[in-house]
Parts: sequence; structure tokens; C-alpha cells
Amino acid sequence: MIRKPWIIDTTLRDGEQAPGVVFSPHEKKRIAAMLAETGVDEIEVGYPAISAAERKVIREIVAMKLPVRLTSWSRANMADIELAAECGTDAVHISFPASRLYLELIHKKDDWIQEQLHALVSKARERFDFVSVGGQDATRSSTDFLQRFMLDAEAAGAKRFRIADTVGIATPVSVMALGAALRQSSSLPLEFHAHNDLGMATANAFTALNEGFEAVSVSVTGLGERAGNAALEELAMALALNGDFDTHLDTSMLSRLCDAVATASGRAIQEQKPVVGRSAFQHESGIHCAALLQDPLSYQPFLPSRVGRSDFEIVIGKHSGTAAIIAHFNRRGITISKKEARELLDLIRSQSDRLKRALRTDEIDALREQNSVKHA
Ligand SMILES: CC(=O)SCCNC(=O)CCNC(=O)[C@H](O)C(C)(C)COP(=O)(O)OP(=O)(O)OC[C@H]1O[C@@H](n2cnc3c(N)ncnc32)[C@H](O)[C@@H]1OP(=O)(O)O
Ligand SMILES: O=C(O)CCC(=O)C(=O)O
Repeated sequence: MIRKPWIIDTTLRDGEQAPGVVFSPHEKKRIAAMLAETGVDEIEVGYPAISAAERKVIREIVAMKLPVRLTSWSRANMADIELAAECGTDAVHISFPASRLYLELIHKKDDWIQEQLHALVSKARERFDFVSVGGQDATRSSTDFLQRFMLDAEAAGAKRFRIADTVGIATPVSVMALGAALRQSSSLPLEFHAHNDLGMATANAFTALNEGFEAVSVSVTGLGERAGNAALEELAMALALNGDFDTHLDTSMLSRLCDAVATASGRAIQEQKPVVGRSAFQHESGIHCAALLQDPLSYQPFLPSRVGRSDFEIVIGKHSGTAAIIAHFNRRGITISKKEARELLDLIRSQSDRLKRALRTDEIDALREQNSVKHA
């Protein structure tokens, strides 16, 4: 059966918490509009308690009437919820500490959670259509604790429970075990909020959906605290290729969306970034290029056009072969013979070894000129 996962984008909340990142109101509105156009189901649009300016831009995004659920983030206190209610979002997410360590850090005991859940969720339900409850640091908590927490959240009227892997220590194996245990004791829909400290955020989000979590939170380019969150573009493509999910996401928007967030955040997209990094569709190896020129899916998981990119790029250097060299010239409207390509390849390899890099087009042209002078 094809499943429909609920994709929550938190670029405007957890994404902006990446150290040093500040989005302008214009950038926030543009990112929200692009997220809606991409087809995410919900946008965690910000944290109202930060400032009046934050509340103003959230209200402006609400006024855009995007076809997506907008959620405000809140701590587990009445003041934050009231500030969130001023913003007019459809939903509020109330974040509780969910581990002993986090409870101690805010000087609270276990029974505080139960009391607050009832007071805060019932208050929030008067003001919001949808109330989600979050467990911060849930992956360093015990299953018993979380089971009780979820039952209390459900009884208090919450509509979803977020398991936050706040310090990014979960693995696909632990996510599967946790999901299975929690679903035994409560029918409250589950969300997984991954962090990438061990490089597993996307894998954990993907595993959570496969394990039966109804929702995941992601951010564009994985922007977020420390090593970031699960990346929307990575999860979108993993789901699209998997075949068991229908996300309704327009993946052809992903490159533009990631570029917009990279520019607005001042965090350039890493060269090797999956899906949208510059080298994600760049090839130098001769064997790969020879095959790609016959079938572009031979050495790529999907066509670049699927994420809004143009054709794959051939890089000419030490690892090139003659097919790539002939194609390099063909793409520029120049026909060269296999024999000439072979002669050029020797020159390209020596120069590439010497320079310790691939060659630019002008350098390749100079070598061709040098080779033709030799034959004149
Ligand atoms: C894992 C996460 O992503 S959590 C989200 C983190 N995001 C942010 O912190 C970004 C925005 N933060 C801010 O603008 C400020 O920190 C504010 C407005 C939230 C609070 O500022 P301040 O009042 O100066 O408090 P400060 O930041 O020093 O300390 C955090 C306070 O929140 C309390 N707190 C922390 N987590 C929670 C929680 N889940 N529920 C209730 N209270 C909490 C702490 O006990 C502490 O309270 P205290 O000031 O009474 O001791
Ligand atoms: O919303 C929550 O409860 C969790 C917040 C968060 O971003 C995290 O714990 O990583």
C-alpha cells in the first residue's frame, strides 16, 4: 500500500537556529511560499516568543494564505502559547523536556510534565485547530518514560507527539525499536525530528516513516542546530525512489529552493551535498562518462532534471577517457577523432598530474593546439 507521509519543514524555525543565521522578513516569506509550492504539508514557521518582529513576520506569512498548515513553536509555558496565539497560525507545537537531564536543567520533576500537559494543551486547544506536543531529548530518555508521556499527551488532547533526537544520537536501528515500542502503548500519531550529529538524520527520518511514524520534520539543505537536521531534498528523493510513498512533493523545485535557502542563510551548499551539491551530477571518471553518454542513469540515481538541474557535467582530468574527451568537444560543436582524443588524453593526464586538479576548457584547448602544432 502506498503511504502518504506528513512532511513538516522547520527551515524557518530550527533552520534559522543554525548559529549565525538570520533570515530577513522578505526571505522568510519567499522561503515559505517556495516550500508551499514544493508541496510540504506543514511549515514550522517560527518561534513567536523570540520578539515582536518575529511575530510580525509570522503574521505576514499567515496572511499569505498558503495551502499548507502553519505551526508556531512554543516552550511548555503559558506565555509562549499566548504569544503564539497572537500570530494566528493553524497549529502550535509545545516542546517539553523529555529526559531526566533536560528536566533537571529546567529544575522540574516528572509530575510537572503531566500537570503542564493538561493545563497547556487544553489552553492551546482553545486557540489552535491542531496542537502538537514535543519531547526534547527523547532519544536519551527511557521507553517507559516516553510511553507515559505520550499517554498523558493524548489524554490532554494533543494530536501528535514529536520524538526529538535533539543531540542526533539515534540510528535507524534505535528508531525502529523506539517506534515499535511507542506504537504498542499509544495510538497518538508520531513525528520524528532528526539531527545530523552522526550523519544519520535523513536515514533516521526515512526509517521513522518506514517504521510507521506518521510525520517527520526536515529542513532545506539540512540547515539547523550544529550539524543540522534531516534534509528535505534528501528525504524527498529517498521517498520518491523508494516507491512505497506518495509525498506529492514537486522535486523539480528542490534545486531552486536549496539555492534560495543557501543564499538567505549565507551557508553555501557543500560541494558534495547529496541531491543539490555541485558535484552530485559531475563526472570525471572515464568509465562512468562513457556509460553515462549512452545511458544517463548508468552512474546516477536519477536524472538531474528531477531536482530541477540541467544535464550532468563532464569534468576533464586525470581520470578521463577518450569518450569523455570526444563528448566535451561535441558539446561545444567540435568534432574530434578517437585518435586525436587519445593523443590529447596523454597530455591531459600529465597536466592534470602536474596541476593536481581537473582542467579548464581553455587549458584543454591549449593542449589541443599544442598537439596539432606537433603534427603540423
Ligand atoms: C532543541 C531546541 O531547538 S529548543 C529551541 C531553542 N531555540 C531558541 O532558544 C531560540 C530562541 N530563544 C530565545 O529567544 C530566548 O532563549 C528565549 C526568548 C526563548 C528565552 O530567553 P530568556 O528568558 O532570556 O531565557 P534563557 O534563554 O536564558 O533560558 C531559557 C529558559 O527557558 C526555560 N526552558 C527551556 N526549555 C524549556 C521548555 N521546553 N519548556 C519550558 N521552559 C523551558 C529554561 O528553564 C530557562 O528559563 P529561566 O530563564 O526561567 O531560567
Ligand atoms: O520541538 C521539539 O520538541 C524539539 C525541538 C528541537 O528542535 C530539538 O529538540 O531538536
